[in-house]
This record gives sequence, structure tokens and C-alpha cells, in this order.
Amino acid sequence: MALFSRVSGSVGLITLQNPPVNALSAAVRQGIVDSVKRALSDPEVKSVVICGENGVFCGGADIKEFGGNMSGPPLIPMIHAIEAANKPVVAAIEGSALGGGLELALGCHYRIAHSKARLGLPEVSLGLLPAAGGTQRLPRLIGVPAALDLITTGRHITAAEALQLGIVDQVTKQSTVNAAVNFALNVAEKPLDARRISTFPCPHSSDLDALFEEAMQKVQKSARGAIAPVACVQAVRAAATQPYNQGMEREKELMATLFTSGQARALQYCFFAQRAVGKWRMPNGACWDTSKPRPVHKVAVIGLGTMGRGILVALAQTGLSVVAVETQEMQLMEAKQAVSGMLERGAKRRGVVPTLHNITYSQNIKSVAEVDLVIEAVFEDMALKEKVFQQLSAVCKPGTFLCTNTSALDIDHLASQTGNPELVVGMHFFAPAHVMKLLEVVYGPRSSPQAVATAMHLGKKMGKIGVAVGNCRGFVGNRMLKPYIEQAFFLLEEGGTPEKIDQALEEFGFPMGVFKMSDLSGLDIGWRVRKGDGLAESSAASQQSPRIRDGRRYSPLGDLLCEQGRFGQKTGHGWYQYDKPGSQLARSDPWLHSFLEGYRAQHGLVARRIDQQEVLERCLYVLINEGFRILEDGIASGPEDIDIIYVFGYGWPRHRGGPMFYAGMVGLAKVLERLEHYHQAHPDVPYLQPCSLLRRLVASGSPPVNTWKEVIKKVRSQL
Ligand SMILES: CCC/C=C/C(=O)SCCNC(=O)CCNC(=O)[C@H](O)C(C)(C)COP(=O)([O-])OP(=O)([O-])OC[C@H]1O[C@@H](n2cnc3c(N)ncnc32)[C@H](O)[C@@H]1OP(=O)([O-])[O-]
Repeated sequence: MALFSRVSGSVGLITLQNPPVNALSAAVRQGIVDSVKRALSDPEVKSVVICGENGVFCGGADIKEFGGNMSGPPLIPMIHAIEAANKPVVAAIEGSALGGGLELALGCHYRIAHSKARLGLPEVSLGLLPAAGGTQRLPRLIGVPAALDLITTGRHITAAEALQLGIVDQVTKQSTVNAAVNFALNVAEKPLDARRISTFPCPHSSDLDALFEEAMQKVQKSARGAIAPVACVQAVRAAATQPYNQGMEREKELMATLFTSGQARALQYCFFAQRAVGKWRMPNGACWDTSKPRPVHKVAVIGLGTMGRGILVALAQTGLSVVAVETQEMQLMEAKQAVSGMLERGAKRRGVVPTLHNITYSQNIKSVAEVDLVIEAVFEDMALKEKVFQQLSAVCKPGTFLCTNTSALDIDHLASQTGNPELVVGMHFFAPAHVMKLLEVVYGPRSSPQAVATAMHLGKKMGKIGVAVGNCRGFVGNRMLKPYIEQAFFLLEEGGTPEKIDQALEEFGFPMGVFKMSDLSGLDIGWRVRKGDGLAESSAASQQSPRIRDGRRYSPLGDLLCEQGRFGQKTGHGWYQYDKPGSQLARSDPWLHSFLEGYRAQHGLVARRIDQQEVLERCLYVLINEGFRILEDGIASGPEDIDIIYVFGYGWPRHRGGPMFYAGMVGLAKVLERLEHYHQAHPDVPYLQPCSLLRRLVASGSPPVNTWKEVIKKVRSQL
């Protein structure tokens, strides 16, 4: 709702009230409409201020309402009525003015912002556009290039930038409402014609066509198939080329297409899923309410390879005091130089002072004795990690949390190397760790809820999106990746090429296909794991057929490439060729194609044409199938966990909502039918066998993704 009051004698104060962000729900819109009417009809009121309760102006339209039947007064006429008012209306912006919140402010005649406020039109990240006049007013106010930037990226800007762009008239460090009321008193009798943004001409640059052509190419390149950024450019183009009313019609038309699109549903699902995973819950019911994090003042990072360095940078940037341990002197010196460079560059970008002095470097593990939490990031080798955990357990003060950055190894086994297994959790960062948002917080059967709460809290402080998951080989992300990569290898055997398979996945929306990704991360990593598992035996040494392991189909293609020293980008050759070791531009490699032909001939395989649909179905449905197994096993507490892990850690296109949401969009029955089909064709591939949870969901009528948790609970209670 919205509260109306009269302050300072003649100022009508309208306060939006809808905690926590004063979203424009039907009740709030009704409250604004009623309050504006009251203010305009009250002769004692000479000017009006609109503000939000509890230090937040407005977080925009109520996203929860998008899924249902919209009721209450619509936004557009409400904002028009404010702009058309014959008494000055001032927006007092504290906290956030986002989406419909900023559009409401743009309908006001003046805008005053607190210096800490953030403003923006982030609708594009929800698959929409600012359809309450935002695409038409903002270019008229700040010009086309700046408006295009804000509307197509959805980025939030500071009050200082908003002032510089001309979005706000004044920035204050004091009480914004007081400043706005004083401002309103001063402008009470002033004429308003020059303050109604919809009447402004849109500032024109000399070559509009070239400007929009360039903007369109830019968004199409970065959108990876998302339609909202394209619609945003089209709507701003209407502002630049058509009268206001026609522009509004175009905005409405484009919004109607976006609003009902699957992409908007997927992106809005991601918005809520991201917030849902922050409210983690362990199978025993532990969550924030029951488990408070312990304060962490001093942290240690053990091992300063690529991952350790990234983690160190992310920690130092939070302002925490960090002890960095690397036993090899050369490696320590190199790391120190690299980390300082990363911190300096990061600080320069953000216009802050680099936090180099937060770090103490040491070669001695005993220097971690006084820290509150350790993150181990040594080489991915169980014997080495066991030793480190035994040492940590001996040297750390009682109560120190011991975390491992392993990407797949058994957390419980590592916990068993220590005197206090309840203090051990996984903190699985993604490379580069100071950039990537995702953090899998992995609890073993003995991890205490407080250890999980502390790791989740520290992750949040580091700007990460933490997802708490159970312990199993590869946890959630890498466990699901295994069958995905396996299918890609099988498709190569059957006639595919790395180029065609990658192209199908990139057209789906991944930033890079499976083979380019594998070249980037290094083929030797998977090879080492397969060797450890006894799978990647050289064909001469092996007693079994090179294409079968334990009665299951196996593809030795990756192993064969590694035997040739082709480890990907770092060696200049992998599934593609590169100009030199370390180069990033993947080029098709004729050697690889003739190698594949020779391999097929050797194994009596006849290449067939594999279309895009088969690539997507086999690679993605098998990954989704493993996601259902993870849910069934209770490793992830809900589909949101899996989806957020894939969107933020593995490049799954956000506008497709994550693998589990996508399965719902495709139709669970269809996913099941295609898996059955492929499993029949490849009975020796167990990953293709549909998971029983998927069967149960289909049998229970394929309920929507937000109700799966209930079905899973029932399934698990019956076990
Ligand atoms: C014609 C249409 C044109 C206009 C379209 C729009 O305006 S589209 C909208 C354009 N606007 C946006 O895209 C802005 C979206 N919002 C944000 O970016 C951030 O929430 C924030 C920066 C406002 C506050 O960040 P923070 O870290 O302080 O807090 P937090 O993020 O944790 O959220 C706290 C709680 O509030 C909830 N909630 C939040 N916003 C909305 C909403 N609009 N609606 C409903 N709910 C919303 C959120 O789910 C969470 O609920 P929970 O889990 O506690 O039950």
C-alpha cells in the first residue's frame, strides 16, 4: 500500500509500503493512485514527494505478480497521471530505484537521490523491457547512447553516475526525504511544462542508423540467443524515431511478446532461484535460522596455484586478513607477484586502494595457527590433501574450520584425517576464482551446520553465490558434467566433429561448446582422473576392448589425444589447434579429422550424419537425467540448487533457466521418451537409463518445477 500524509504545511508525502523493497504490487499501485488523487484535490497541498518506507524507494514491479492474473491499476496510466499533475512531484530516492521504481521516478518532475542509492532499469535481466515508459523517457532525458547502455545491460548505477547522466537533479548525504520536502517547498509554484520528460524531443545524433546497427550487433553478440536485449534496442529506436505516443505503442507491443515468452519465465525463475539457494537447508533441517555462522576475521589459503591465487585475491578484496602458504619458494614468489598484480588491476578498475597489506605470505604451514578458517587449494591429489589435513588438524587452534577446494574428492574422507571432522566442509570455487560467482559449499555426513553456515556466510562476503550441497563424487556440477562429456565423445565416434557438436551447444546458448571448454580447462585433468579410476589404460597394457569398461561403453578418444601430448590450449593442440601454446583462438585441425577417421576405421565404426537436435538431446538430456539422480539421492535439496550451479558455474544460458527448469519447459514426458529411445539404441550406456524420479514425476502429471521438492520428499519418505 501507500501512505498519504501532509508535512511542512503544504507538501503531500506519499510513502510506498511493501517490505522489503516496496515493489509495486497491486495494493501499492492502488495506494499511489488514491494518494495522488488526494494530493491533487487538496487545496492545502502545493507540491508532492514520493518516497519509500525503510530507506528503499522502490525495487520495481512486483515480480511475483507476473506469473498470475494481474489486477489493480496499471502502471502506465498511473505514471502518466503523476507526470500530468499540475503540482510538482518530487521523487525521494533512497536505497534502490529499479525497473518500475525508476520509471515511476522518471514520471515525477524532479528526482533527489541519496548518495548511496542505486538506480537502474534491470528488466532485461528478467527477460523484459522497461515497459512503463522507461524505454521512451530515458532516451529523451539522457540521450540515446547512454539510455541504450543502461536499458540493454540492466546495470545498476550509483547516484553519482545518475547525477552525471542527468537522471537525478540532486544528490544528498543527509535525509533524502527532508531534502526532497525542502526542494518541493521551493518549487511549489514553478511551471512544470519543461519538467515533463515525455514531452522532450529525443536528442538525435547525426547517424541514427549506424548507431542502432552497432547497438544491435553488440547485443546480438553478447545475448547468446536472449531476445529481451534485442527488443530493448528496438524500443529505444522507436523513442528516437517516433513521437512519444507511437513509441509507447511500440514499447507495449514488444513487451507483450517478451512477457509471454519462455525466456522471461526462465529468467524470473532464476531471479527467485538465486535467492532460494541463499536460504540453504541441510537434510537434517539445519538452516540460517538454526545455525549461526561463527565470525571469521583471519583466513588462510594453502597452495598458491591458479585456484589458490584466485581465492586469495577474492578473500583479500573483502578486507579480511589472509595468510597465504606455499611450501615451494619459487612458487611462493611467483604467486606473490601474480596476486599483487591481480589486486592492483582489480583496485584500479574499481577506483579503490589495493588491499595488498591484508596478505601475509609464508612457506611454513605453522603460520596458520591463529586463523579462524583455512581453505586448502593444493594439487588435486588425495594423498597430498590427506597430509595437509593431518598437518592442519595438528597446527590450527581449536575450532578452526578446515575447508577444501577439491572439485570432486571425498570430503568425508578428508574430514576423517582430522581430529574434528565436524569442522570440515568443501568450498569448491570455479576458475578464475576471483571472477566466477559460483561456490559449491559441500557438507559431508559429519560436517556441522555451523561449519556450513560459516562457509556460506564467508562466500557471500566474497561476493559469491553459495549453494550448499551434499558430498558425492564431483558434487553437483562436475557429477553432471561427466555424462555430458561422455556423450560428446560417443557422438564423435559415431560421426560428429568437435566443430559441429560445439556449434550446436553454442547455438543453444553456452559460451563455448564441450570441446572448446575441454581445451580451455586442459584435457590432462580428466585423463588423470580416468587413470586414477583405472579407465584410461593404454591400449597395449589393457586386457579389455578399448571401447568397453566393466561391460559399459567407453570412449578412449580423450586418452588417445593425451597420449599424443595434446592437452588443449596450453600445449597448442587438443580438440582444436591453436597458433601457439596458450593461445585462445580455436581453429579446426585437419590432423584431428583424419585421426577420427582412422579411429573409426580401426574400430569398424561407420560415420553417420548427426544433426543438432541429436547433439542437444543426447548431451543435455543425459546431464538432466543425472540431475534427477542427484535430487533423488538428496545431494541437492531442490532443482533450484542445480540450476543456479549450472547458470553461474558452467555457462548454462540463463534465459533457459538451468537444466532442470529447461527439462520442465521441454516437457518431462518428452525428456523421458527421448532418454528411453537413446537408451534402447545404446543399452551399454547406463547414464542414458531414465532415472526413477523422472519416471515418477512424469507419472504424477509432470508437475511444475517449483513443486518438485514436495514430490521428492514423498519419494524419499517411501524409500
Ligand atoms: C510494466 C512493467 C515494467 C516494469 C517491470 C519491472 O519493474 S520488473 C522488476 C525490476 N526490478 C528488479 O529487477 C529489481 C529486483 N530486485 C533486486 O535487484 C534486489 O532485490 C534489490 C537490489 C532491490 C535489493 O537487494 P537485496 O540484496 O537487499 O535483497 P534481495 O535481492 O535478497 O531481495 C529481498 C527480497 O525481496 C524480493 N524482491 C526483490 N525485488 C522484488 C521485486 N521487484 N518483486 C518482488 N519481490 C522482490 C526478493 O525476492 C527477496 O525475497 P525473499 O527471498 O526475502 O522472500
